[in-house]
Amino acid sequence: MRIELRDIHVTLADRPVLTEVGLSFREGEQVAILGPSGAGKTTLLRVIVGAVAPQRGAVLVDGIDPHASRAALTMLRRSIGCVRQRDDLVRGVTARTNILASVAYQWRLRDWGSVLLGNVPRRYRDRLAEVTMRYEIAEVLAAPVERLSGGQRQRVAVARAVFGRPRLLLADESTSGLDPVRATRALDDLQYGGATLIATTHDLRIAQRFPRVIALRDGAVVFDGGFTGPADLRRIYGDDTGTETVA
Ligand SMILES: Nc1ncnc2c1ncn2[C@@H]1O[C@H](COP(=O)(O)OP(=O)(O)OP(=O)(O)O)[C@@H](O)[C@H]1O
Repeated sequence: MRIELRDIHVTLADRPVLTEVGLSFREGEQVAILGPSGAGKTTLLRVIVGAVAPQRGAVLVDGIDPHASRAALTMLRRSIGCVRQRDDLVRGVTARTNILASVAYQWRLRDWGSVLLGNVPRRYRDRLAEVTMRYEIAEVLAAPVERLSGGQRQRVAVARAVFGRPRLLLADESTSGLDPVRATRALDDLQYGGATLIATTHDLRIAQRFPRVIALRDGAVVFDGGFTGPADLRRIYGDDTGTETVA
């Protein structure tokens, strides 16, 4: 999915949160967003997904303004998968139902019945088998998500985000709290599949695995390019260098 952000300004509770943000993302591009806490990373994702409307500027996702109408927003969101730091899986239902529910907008009446009875509608069986294998979640599919470990929940959250083959994946600190091996694995899972991927992170090892890194500071873009390592840090974090990052 192509994304154009032109001269975006966002003010929340009378405070400027994003200022003059102009960025474009190509179809299939994979980009990490770095920056100190409060820099505006999550807000940037929320602007793209149509959850925060900028006071100034233009947002175009595949040529469509997500803020133009409810219909435009609904259509775009069907092509977008999201993974958040604290997963928002629905407690009390199984991992399988959580994954299937990501495409509930496509369900027919009999699909609702089938899922409510704990079955998998026939037309989703192959895809479910595919993501189950890819994300190694076979043993947890039938379990209510509150019984899963953090790493298992993370894998289910990624499987849910990719299940409907979204063309855009937005990952908000989706690897924080995972051990390095699991974080790398979760990132591989997100990068696999060719969707445009925009991932916020505080972890430099994660950022270094992206060909393009954008850094925000106080709501403005202060870095956009290939990340080479510690030399770029001061520009991104200023005097905060090292306080929140993993060297
Ligand atoms: N709904 C809101 N109302 C008022 N202020 C908000 C709101 N959402 C975010 N902010 C403020 O906007 C600023 C940027 O927040 P944002 O969550 O985008 O930062 P971030 O870079 O993602 O931070 P972190 O790395 O800690 O998640 C912060 O100062 C935050 O307090």
